[in-house]
Amino acid sequence: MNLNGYRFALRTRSFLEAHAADGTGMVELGSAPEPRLLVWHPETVGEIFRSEQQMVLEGSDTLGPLVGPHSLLFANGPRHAAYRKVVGTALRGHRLAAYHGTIRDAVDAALDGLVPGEVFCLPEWTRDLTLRIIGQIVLGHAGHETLGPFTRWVEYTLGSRPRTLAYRHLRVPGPLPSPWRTFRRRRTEIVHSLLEAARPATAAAGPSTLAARLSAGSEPLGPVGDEELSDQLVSLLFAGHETTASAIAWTLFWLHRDDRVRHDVQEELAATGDDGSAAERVPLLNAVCQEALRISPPATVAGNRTLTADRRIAGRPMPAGTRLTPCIALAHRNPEAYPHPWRFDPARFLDTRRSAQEYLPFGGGTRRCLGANLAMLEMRMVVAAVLRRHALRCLNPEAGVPNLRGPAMGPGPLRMAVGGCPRRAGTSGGTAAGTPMTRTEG
Ligand code: HEM
Repeated sequence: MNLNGYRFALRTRSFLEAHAADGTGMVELGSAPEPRLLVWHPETVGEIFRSEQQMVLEGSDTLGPLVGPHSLLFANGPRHAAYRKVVGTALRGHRLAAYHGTIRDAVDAALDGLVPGEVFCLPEWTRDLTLRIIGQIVLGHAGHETLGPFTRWVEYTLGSRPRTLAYRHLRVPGPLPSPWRTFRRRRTEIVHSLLEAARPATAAAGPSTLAARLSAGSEPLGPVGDEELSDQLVSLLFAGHETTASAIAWTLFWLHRDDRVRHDVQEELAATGDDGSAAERVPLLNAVCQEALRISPPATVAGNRTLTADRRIAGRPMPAGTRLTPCIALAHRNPEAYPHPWRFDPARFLDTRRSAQEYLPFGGGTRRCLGANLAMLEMRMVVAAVLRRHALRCLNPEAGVPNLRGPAMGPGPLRMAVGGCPRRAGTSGGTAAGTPMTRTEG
């Protein structure tokens, strides 16, 4: 790792801010013998996504120990392809309709719990909600006895930057107490309780849960042992709630800063009576979610790809072993693709299809997020339900700056006050659409 590599690892936000105007779209984070490049130039990102047969995905020091050595998030080759087939089929197309009821029930219950006058922490609320939804989809139930310890364990590991760094680097071997030992002990307990929770759900719920699909033993995956299964349960629960929670919190944050856009979305919802499940019936709400994912991408970077053979990328010769990391946050700040990139402007996504190399909140190529369609569905349905039911007022908008949680960026602890009827409330005191606003760090 070179100096840039250390800056990126330790001061990610200011590093990204400093490179936002760098037109080369590439910076070295490490040199020989371990070359590593952070890449955001659209053509180079596109080239990487198109060349993945000459790359393998690298594990991650931060997420690897959390999700386990067999995780589909870091699998390669035929095993990766098999996981994509089994999990991916359940998370796209008409099968997504099976989750509408799950999402609707979960958001209704969460909103029932908010009473006018109450103040709540938005990112915590969205994390709890999205974990319940993915708990239902993966395990067939969202019992607090299983998900409560899971969420506390993730919070213990990634809840603050110092804790993440401590768990990542202070791996004291042997019996001495350390964050690493605590982390390992808790992981063993969590994994045990997830397997216990998955077994009856698997038997009772038939092939409808992801746990059941994974343990069915059918091709192309074949039999999956307990250790491998538990890594997938942790991976899906983690990947399936953390980023979606940040995405929903960011969308609500931006909407509550922008009275005009919020009002227009409320008008759209009132006119259609829609719950947000069908993107084509709520084009503005869908564009709002897309723009929130652009301006505040929950995942700052896509996975690290390592070249398995020498090759030229962006006209430069690169040796085998070079690590290439597509940078989502910087790709989304490209002023040529997004004039005034710091401005929240959902109109950018109305009637415009963005290419996969300039808009990549879900990564791309053969590793593109398997839950992208589910995440967009959740975002629209949760935001629609919140806007219908409650007028929210943000008490500390200054907390709307990116906060690192592992490799993900969620907003800080935004406190929201629950108001009365949403259609009458002019709540936020925020900026109008299209006017410059406080620069939110990327
Ligand atoms: C707004 C919410 C989400 C965002 C921003 C997001 C983002 C990402 C990103 C950037 C990647 C890496 C892609 C790459 O390296 O090219 C990824 C992978 C993945 N995500 Fe998501 N994700 C979200 C929600 C979900 C949900 C709801 C699930 C449901 C289970 C999910 C499951 C996965 C899986 C399984 C992978 C690994 C794919 C592979 O390696 O083949 N994600 N996600």
